[in-house]
Amino acid sequence: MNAAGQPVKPALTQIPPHVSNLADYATLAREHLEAHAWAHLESGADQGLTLAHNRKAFDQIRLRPEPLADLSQAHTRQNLLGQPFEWPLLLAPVAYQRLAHADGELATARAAMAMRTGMVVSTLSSYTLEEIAQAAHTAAQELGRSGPLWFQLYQQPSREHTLKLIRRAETAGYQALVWTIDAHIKRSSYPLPPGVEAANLRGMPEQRQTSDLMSEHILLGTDLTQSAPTWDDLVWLRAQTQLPLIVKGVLSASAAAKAVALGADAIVVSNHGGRVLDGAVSPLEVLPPIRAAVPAHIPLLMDSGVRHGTDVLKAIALGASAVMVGRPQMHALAVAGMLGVAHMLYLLRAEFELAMAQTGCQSIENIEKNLLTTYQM
Ligand SMILES: Cc1cc2nc3c(=O)[nH]c(=O)nc-3n(C[C@H](O)[C@H](O)[C@H](O)COP(=O)(O)O)c2cc1C
Repeated sequence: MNAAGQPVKPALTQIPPHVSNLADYATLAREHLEAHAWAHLESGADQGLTLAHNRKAFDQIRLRPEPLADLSQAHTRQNLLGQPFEWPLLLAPVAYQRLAHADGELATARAAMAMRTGMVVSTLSSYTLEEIAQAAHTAAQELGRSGPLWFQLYQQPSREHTLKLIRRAETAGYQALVWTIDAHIKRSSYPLPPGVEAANLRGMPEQRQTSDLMSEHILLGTDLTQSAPTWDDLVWLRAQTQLPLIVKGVLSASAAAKAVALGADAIVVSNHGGRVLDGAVSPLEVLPPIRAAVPAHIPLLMDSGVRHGTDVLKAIALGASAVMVGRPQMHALAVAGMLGVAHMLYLLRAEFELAMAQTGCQSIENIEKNLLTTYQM
């Protein structure tokens, strides 16, 4: 049953003509997802303050239009970490995509390649990282189009198993590692339905997720805190791989500077879509101090709340090199599988190009803070 108490609708094979933005996908997705999966996807931590604040941070910024600019050579391309980006967007790592569609991450990867968009594959993907890389590779060959493919790493209970994941990602051809540091310790109580599992972790010891009423300790003093990543782990990780290492889940200038000093090649400024610490700052409001604290050649990615082309523009104006979207890919996947994700990316890119043109930006480098008239965070 879906959240409206109706049978879950199957994925569409054609996009209804009225679907014209990401909000339309979110509205439709509610009918195409099982009620628990919908609640899990949409939820924020606790009261949802941070979830709501992520949107408010974007909405309170106004843009200054700039007609009469020469747009004849305008484009959205750039290089980040030595990799070509057709436009400044990636699909954020989102776990268990088979919750949304039987083809899960395979469909998302094909759509990302078709739309020349970066994709970050989660450690907790419901197909293996090898299967997803293969799907992306085949689609790229067939279509003659591709985008960067990165692997998101969750630290495992033992370094041996973490290293196994790194080696598998390297062998499968992933072009960067995104190490997520903000989600080991969070409330989580979503039991996966049958048929959906962490495919990469088959045969590996399971991470304990919950505290236990009968134990002497709740959180502090248990292995939940003892296995959480630390700065020492960053030093260790840096020494294990030649792949670009990106630290995801940073919200302070001091942590960003420290991560770079310890060898991070890029940072993702993120509050995990408001799913971890309720009351946390929004990534958008801390972008400027983080940009100021790390060297100019270090890319800053950001996510949490990006839903419109103008959001992409605002984030870049405040110091992001590129942005990521999380939930919208699951909405589009649930509504129409690969076609839905490709169309969602098309809509977002069209909005972004429109926003660039209307603010007179010929390239990503032209997107600067002076486009924002009511910036006062
Ligand atoms: C259902 C769901 C699963 C997620 N799984 C992961 C994950 O496996 N690894 C990770 O680093 N982030 C994960 N995230 C966080 C996203 O990568 C991203 O930071 C967040 O969704 C961005 O916010 P948005 O959904 O508002 O775009 C997940 C988010 C959602 C909604």
